[in-house]
Amino acid sequence: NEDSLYERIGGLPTIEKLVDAFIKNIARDEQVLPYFRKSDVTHFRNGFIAHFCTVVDGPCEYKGDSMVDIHTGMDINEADFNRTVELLVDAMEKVGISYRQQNEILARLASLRKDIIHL
Ligand code: HEM
Repeated sequence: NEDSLYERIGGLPTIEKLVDAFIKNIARDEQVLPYFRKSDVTHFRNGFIAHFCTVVDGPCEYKGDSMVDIHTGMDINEADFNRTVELLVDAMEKVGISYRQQNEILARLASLRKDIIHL
């Protein structure tokens, strides 16, 4: 699909750069970083890339666990969720995703919020 959000943002190369910038942002953020203390960065990177790819209607298959299963037990609050989204927006900005496309992506991620916070 040539007109998919995936194609419009530049496909997998853009998503890989985006996730790398996102991971760097998390690594520098004292509010969100503690959640990732025990995480395998490579595993997170691969999973987040595949998942994000499906969110933007790309030709990827996310084989990881559901958003609910992954985030259950973390007890993520609104503030930490919002901060994480800010770190993702900053990464989108850094890789040149347009403001309009950012908004499309954020609308899609907003529907996942209930599967991630207060679990
Ligand atoms: C829209 C928001 C979010 C999305 C789309 C999302 C997506 C994902 C995905 C796809 C993975 C799994 C990667 C994999 O193992 O295959 C993951 C893991 C993880 N997420 Fe989220 N996440 C979101 C928000 C958050 C927030 C707000 C936090 C904490 C503040 C968080 C903390 C984590 C942690 C710690 C892991 C790694 C778990 C582990 O070590 O196995 N996530 N997330």
